[in-house]
Amino acid sequence: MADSHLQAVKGAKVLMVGAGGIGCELLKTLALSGFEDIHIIDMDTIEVSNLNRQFLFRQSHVGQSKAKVARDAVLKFKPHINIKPYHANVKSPEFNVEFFKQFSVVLNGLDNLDARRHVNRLCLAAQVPLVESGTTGYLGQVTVHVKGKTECYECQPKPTPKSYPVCTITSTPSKFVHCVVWAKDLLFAKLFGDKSQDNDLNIRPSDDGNTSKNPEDVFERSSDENAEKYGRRIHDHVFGYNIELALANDETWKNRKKPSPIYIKDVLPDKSLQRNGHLENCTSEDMPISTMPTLGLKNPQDIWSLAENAEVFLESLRLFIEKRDKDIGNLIFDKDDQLAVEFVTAAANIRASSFGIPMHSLFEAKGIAGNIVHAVATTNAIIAGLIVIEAIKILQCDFHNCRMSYCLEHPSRKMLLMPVEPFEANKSCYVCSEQTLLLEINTWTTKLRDFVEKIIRNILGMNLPIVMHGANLIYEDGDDIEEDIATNYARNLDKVLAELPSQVTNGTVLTVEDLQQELTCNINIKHREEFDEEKHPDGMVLSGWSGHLNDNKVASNKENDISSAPSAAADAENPDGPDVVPEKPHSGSKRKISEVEESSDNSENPSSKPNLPDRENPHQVDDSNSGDDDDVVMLVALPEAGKKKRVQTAD
Ligand SMILES: Nc1ncnc2c1ncn2[C@@H]1O[C@H](COP(=O)(O)OP(=O)(O)OP(=O)(O)O)[C@@H](O)[C@H]1O
Ligand SMILES: [Zn+2]
Repeated sequence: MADSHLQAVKGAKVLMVGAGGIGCELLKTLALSGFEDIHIIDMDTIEVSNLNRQFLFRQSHVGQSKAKVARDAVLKFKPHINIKPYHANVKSPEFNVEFFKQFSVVLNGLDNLDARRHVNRLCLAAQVPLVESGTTGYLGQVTVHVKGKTECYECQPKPTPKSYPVCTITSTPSKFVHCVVWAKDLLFAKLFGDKSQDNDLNIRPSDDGNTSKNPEDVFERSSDENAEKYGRRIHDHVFGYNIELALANDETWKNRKKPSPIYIKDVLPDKSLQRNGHLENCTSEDMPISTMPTLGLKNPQDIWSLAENAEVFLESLRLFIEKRDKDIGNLIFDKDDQLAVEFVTAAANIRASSFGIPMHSLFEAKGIAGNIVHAVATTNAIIAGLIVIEAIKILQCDFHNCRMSYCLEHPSRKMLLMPVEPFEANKSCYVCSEQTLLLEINTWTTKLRDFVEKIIRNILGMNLPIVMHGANLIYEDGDDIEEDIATNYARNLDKVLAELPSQVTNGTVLTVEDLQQELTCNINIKHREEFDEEKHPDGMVLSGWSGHLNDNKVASNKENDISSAPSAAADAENPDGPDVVPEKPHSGSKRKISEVEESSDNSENPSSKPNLPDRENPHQVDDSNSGDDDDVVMLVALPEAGKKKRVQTAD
């Protein structure tokens, strides 16, 4: 290492946020590159599932703080450096601007959008450069954000989640993923989720001429119906009767292969379930409730036969009713819920079989339903290396040579690692530029609570907000607020905007501030009476910036969640979020592309972004081998069937 590198590295004090897949690699690389003062924030404890790639952790560490164990592991081979761990959420108030100011550079190894946005704001306020990163399987990226020199992390819109037309899911699936979405977001939600939610599995009376039953009751279990009888009825209803109904519509099948109805009597001719396993020997208190041992199904990578799927379907339904009765009515699909995964796999496979789509194993179905892209340790290692390279350039004030780097799955222009010059800041970014936002809202019907939750927290990503109308404080969040003031704010939350003590009406300019993030923004209020219910179900439209497009609907998902996150863990998920109308991103601003572009054979459009993965979404890389939409799916909008409307999916 050159002397100047060594000097820069030795004198630096760095903050790492996240000690997971990328973070473990990063800490090791920092230590081996000569960094001597490293602080680590991670709020998590170690789980067994981390051990395959978070190599600083061992079985004996399960349950302990990631930050602390990572420190101890690295001190074993670099005993004389300073590593300070914080087992805490980076959003806690102790990590304020003053705290951030002590660092020369901040390095993110996070897995969700919410935390990434928060760190971005603190870095801007503290004027500390940020190196941001993410990986998804073989894909990864490292971006550099330096106030006044490059764009900030929030300058560019985040990708809109993938979507499928509702009718593809409800009526004309052509891929296994469509069947998984149907099983998870329609059938599972109908049987086990919140009954008050809209669901396209409802059969409208006009479709339902053959039965005297109220169609709303089809999924209700009558008191004289045991779990197995109920399961058989539901099976025949959704895989038999509903398919026959659909077949009656000739138009639909003119240019499509017709599905075949599947009835349980044809698949499982003898009435009783074949239980091949030995339940007594296979289950214990701490084992998850599962159909597989009972049915003698051992390998999650096997593809079950149609009969086995029918058995799993009936048995999982029975186990939910008999063993998890209390959960029914509140369940949301969770990829870590074994019984839920078994039910969804079986239902998706039976539907797939009906539509002539190849069936899949539980392992594969779980990956699709749970939005899982399996982490690749090598990608994390490459990304960590690139983070350190960029950090060293920053520390040497060699900003000119800083690059955003993309790690591709297949060579593009013979390169697997693609460098791109950082972009300039987006002048309409409300986070790093002063940009007044416009909010169209019905001030006579919308409560302050909805404004605070849906706009300020979910869309603007503020953590401890204050809302002001001129000099009047309307709302404030924080622990140290006096009781009578807090009561007053609580009262305000339940008032509609126009009836607040300081009325918010057409033309009002509200100032919203987050003291922790040191971020202020002005919002111009425009009263609007009518909203298109389908387009803007929340009755709010925010415009004037090019930030996160519906990021609330992006399912985040661990380290692969480059953008988001939705999850994410279901972090910033907000199925009720209002709509955001982005401005044309970066209008007028110059976007640079690297020298790589010049030598490429695709130089006809030098002013646009090179054909790279979207910086937030490496799935979008120019990769002829990548599947189109077979990865990730989540249905959040369930409009009336029949109408063509996009079903949101997560990426
Ligand atoms: N707000 C936050 N404050 C502190 N640490 C955070 C915050 N959000 C996420 N992290 C940490 O970022 C790390 C991201 O690591 P990674 O993507 O490998 O996820 P993981 O949770 O370890 O893996 P998996 O999701 O696959 O189990 C995690 O260790 C997580 O605890
Ligand atoms: Zn910005």
